[in-house]
Amino acid sequence: MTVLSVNINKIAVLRNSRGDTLPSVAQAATTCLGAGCGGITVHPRPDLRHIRPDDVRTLAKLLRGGAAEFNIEGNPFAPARDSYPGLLELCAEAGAQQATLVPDADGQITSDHGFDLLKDAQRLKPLIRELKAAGCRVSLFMDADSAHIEHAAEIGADRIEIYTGPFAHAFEAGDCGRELDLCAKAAERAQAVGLAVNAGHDLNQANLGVFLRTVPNVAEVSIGHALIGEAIYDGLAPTVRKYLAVIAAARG
Ligand SMILES: CC(=O)[C@@H](O)[C@H](O)COP(=O)(O)O
Ligand SMILES: NCC(=O)COP(=O)(O)O
Repeated sequence: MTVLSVNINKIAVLRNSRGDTLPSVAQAATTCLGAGCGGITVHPRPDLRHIRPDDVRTLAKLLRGGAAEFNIEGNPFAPARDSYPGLLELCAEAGAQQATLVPDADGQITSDHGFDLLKDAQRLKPLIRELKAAGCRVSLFMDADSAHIEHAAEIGADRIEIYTGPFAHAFEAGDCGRELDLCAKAAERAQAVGLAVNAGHDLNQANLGVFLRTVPNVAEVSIGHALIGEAIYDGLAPTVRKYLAVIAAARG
């Protein structure tokens, strides 16, 4: 069954808007876990716009020893600075079960592309080795139409995460056949070389079902922006349960 990992970045956006402690990311994570999700995802960015290093530490304590997965996403090349220790150090300190490496630049509004492994493979290889030595499973954020998906296995990654933004936009426009096909082929190519397949970005209750019915054996979806937005109307726990129902229904 596909694991639902809830991305709680947006809880931190709301909290940071007042510079105070509420809403609490820990309480949001506890609520999502109580509703049955299989993991919590955060994407700490060096500009500290939402999840901060201290949130990662708090969530690490909350999740340590439990059954749920802690997935930390981010740019492994972003240098450490006073306020941000760097992705690798954060993942190791938090005992993250999964590190999802994403090639985004400082200040980028959100992630909008996967790795170009022709360019980045050799830089990534030692970082993947280091993360795995720290006990993290490593997933690489990849475009569905990447010609280099198989390289992810060659440089030691365990999984890829298919960047689903283009699929979600095509779904919204009413014509997602080509993008779905690209995602399904990307998954098949990854699985053929032993990589497990995650997916994420702009997935929502409307588009998730067709995605999971079409793309084979998706191990995990990480969903944040839409889920937290929908929770404004329906409540966080009921919204998580609705996603779990979509995932269960997609199994047929
Ligand atoms: C890799 C990915 O698709 C998500 O982590 C997304 O980037 C969420 O990050 P933001 O919440 O900062 O947009
Ligand atoms: N890896 C994708 C993720 O964590 C959430 O992306 P989004 O649902 O906030 O677009």
